[in-house]
Amino acid sequence: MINVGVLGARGRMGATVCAAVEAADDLALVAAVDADEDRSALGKAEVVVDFTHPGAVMDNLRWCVDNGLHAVVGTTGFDDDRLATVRGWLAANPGIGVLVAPNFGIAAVLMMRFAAQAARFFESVEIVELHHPNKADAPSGTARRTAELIAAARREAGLDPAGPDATTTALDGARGASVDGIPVHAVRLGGLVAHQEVLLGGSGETLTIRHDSLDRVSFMPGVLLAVREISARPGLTVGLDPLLDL
Ligand SMILES: NC(=O)C1=CN([C@@H]2O[C@H](COP(=O)(O)OP(=O)(O)OC[C@H]3O[C@@H](n4cnc5c(N)ncnc54)[C@H](O)[C@@H]3O)[C@@H](O)[C@H]2O)C=CC1
Ligand SMILES: O=C(O)C1=N[C@H](C(=O)O)C[C@H](O)C1
Repeated sequence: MINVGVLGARGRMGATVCAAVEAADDLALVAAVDADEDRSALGKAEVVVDFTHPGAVMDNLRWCVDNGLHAVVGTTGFDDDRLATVRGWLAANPGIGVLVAPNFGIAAVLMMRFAAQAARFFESVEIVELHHPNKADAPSGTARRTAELIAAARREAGLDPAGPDATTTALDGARGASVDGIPVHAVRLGGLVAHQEVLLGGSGETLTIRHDSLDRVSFMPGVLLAVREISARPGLTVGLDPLLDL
């Protein structure tokens, strides 16, 4: 039995994680903590899951590492600087495992992998991410990570990450944001959960790779896999890919 604590327990994701942990025979929910509540209840946990806010997650994570707790983090906002900071904390606390994943959906992980594989075969690539209007940040963590993977694959193939573009922008934002040279467009629309299209275009043909999370339960197999494996993975793991043997 693994004792699990959840941070952000009353949020959309946190509540779904609490239900998934309670439904699993090999996991016990020992603490469910939200904003302005005492984190000390998490001391009974072996693994803490964080789905809070980009502005709160670093303080939470520091607290977990300092208290010898493994952490599975879905909260967005992790750039290279933040990841380096977490690596520093973990170097001083060997034996503790932290997994940070921008997306726990298995299909989303595959979408990112397929997009990176396809990226070197097309002259143009753009990303459109579409989410519910209560989302905290833009662009999504998934879109950022996808753009980074695509840009790395294109650089390795000797291609300019940015495709050809003769457009003069008359209005700021009309061509989206640039992440590592890849245009990323963010849509916020009632009725949506979490969706992304990677558009690739070349000589007389296009390829669209689309992923849809239609319900937050889509993230739960990935979260529970990480909870079960994190104690055997000291140090920092980024993304779910290593746990899926991709
Ligand atoms: N990696 C993944 O697969 C996914 C990541 N996310 C990310 O998870 C985060 C949360 O998303 P939602 O659940 O939709 O947001 P939400 O706003 O519904 O829930 C966040 C919860 O965290 C609580 N909170 C804020 N600060 C806190 C603190 N310091 N300690 C404890 N609780 C705190 C809030 O009160 C709220 O209940 C976002 O960054 C989102 O992008 C969301 C879905 C999937
Ligand atoms: O806030 C969300 O909802 C989501 N956030 C993550 C992200 O920013 O990529 C994962 C998923 O897209 C849902």
